[in-house]
Amino acid sequence: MPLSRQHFPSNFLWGTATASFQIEGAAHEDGRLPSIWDTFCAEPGRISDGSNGDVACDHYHRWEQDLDLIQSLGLSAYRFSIAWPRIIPTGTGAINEAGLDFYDRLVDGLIARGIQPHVTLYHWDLPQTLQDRGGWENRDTAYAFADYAAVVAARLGDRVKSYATFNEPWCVSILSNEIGHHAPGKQDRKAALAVAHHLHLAHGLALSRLRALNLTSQLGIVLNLTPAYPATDNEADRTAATLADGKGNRWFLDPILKGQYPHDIWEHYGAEVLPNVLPGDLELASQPIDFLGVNYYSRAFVSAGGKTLPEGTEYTDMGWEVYPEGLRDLLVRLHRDYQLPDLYITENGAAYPDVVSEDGQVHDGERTQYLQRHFQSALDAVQAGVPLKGYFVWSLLDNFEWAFGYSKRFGIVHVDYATQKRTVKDSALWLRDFLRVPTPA
Ligand SMILES: N=[N+]=NCCCCNC(=O)[C@@H]1[C@H]2[C@H](O)[C@@H](O)[C@H](O)[C@@H](CO)[C@@H]12
Repeated sequence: MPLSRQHFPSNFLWGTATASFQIEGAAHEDGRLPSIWDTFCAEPGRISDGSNGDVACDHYHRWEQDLDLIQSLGLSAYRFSIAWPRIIPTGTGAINEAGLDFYDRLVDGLIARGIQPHVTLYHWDLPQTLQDRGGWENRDTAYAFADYAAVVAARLGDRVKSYATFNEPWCVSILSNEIGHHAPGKQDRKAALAVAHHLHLAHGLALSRLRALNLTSQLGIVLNLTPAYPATDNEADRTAATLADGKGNRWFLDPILKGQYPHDIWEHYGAEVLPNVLPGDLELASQPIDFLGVNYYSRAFVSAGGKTLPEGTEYTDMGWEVYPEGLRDLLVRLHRDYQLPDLYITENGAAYPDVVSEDGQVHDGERTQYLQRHFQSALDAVQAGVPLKGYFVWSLLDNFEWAFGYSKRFGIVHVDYATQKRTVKDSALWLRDFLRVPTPA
């Protein structure tokens, strides 16, 4: 029997996900002030197609149509992020009621359509005014985040099924401040590790504030995790893979789930770049969470000697290897190595060079294959006893793909940016059929 929703637990949650800066547009509307991504987009050469988030998918004005799309596909959950620059536009201080009103309407619109709202409080759009004061390198920003989180949760309350504090601390710290591909585009390891620590602190501070509201919502965090595989069994490759796993995964998992930084990586980094960890920080960061969101895209194939993947390896349009087995391996490893809360796959999906065909459809067969294979891997993990409770497809819409602008399409719904026309892709039609469980006779 082909893979069916019925192979999964009956209460397994199926959803889709987006993020504020990537879809909303309306960058200068209703009181929103610039984020670090507005600034980053304005710096020549930072975005491959020279684009920005001023319009994006115009979701700020088309949100009702987009929620109808989610409902039409039979998805029961929607993960989206709140733009801090709409809520407290200068980062601290005055609250912008119009910003809260937008998300209030959005949450009610989801509930009216029988779709569970799942909120990410921070998906990279830091108010620029805070960056002007050091951004996440400045410990004060962690406290500003907790204030912002409390304002959002006080308004949206437990209409929201889950609140994730952060999306992908690795991207916010390392990709953005050591590698430099994302805003603010620094290349400074000490800065990156200070950012990572302040995100861990901010997560803890916000958790305490949200817990105090006695919400029924689940509270957690979303980490992008990339399982590292040594190219060969030799010592150099295995050591390199352990280092990659430590820097990419355990540096973020361990503070949150174990209340400590991994000792091997702490030693590897060395005193000059290590963060200033104050007493109590890691106790705050490792408070119990109700769920861990895992964003999985691919594995890391690690070779100390420059060995590459074999001919015939499949890649997505991002150049990421298609490796569904890595999802199962990752989840089984998490289950083995950590005391886990409920797990959700909060992002999984693929970019392909989609076009609208003569027949007006988008025949994205590769994406359907990608999703089918990763659903199967998720099921393998469930059957291995992993407490996996749901899966969110990245992404509902083609959208602003950060440093790649609009040149990469991750949506299960195609967006024609010239007209804002949405076209449901074949992969979404497949997903709709996958979710349509025949009612028992
Ligand atoms: N060097 N290098 N890097 C590899 C970086 C992998 C981590 N990137 C992600 O996980 C991002 C996540 C994000 O939440 C979403 O906003 C993005 O649109 C998707 C697609 O890109 C994924």
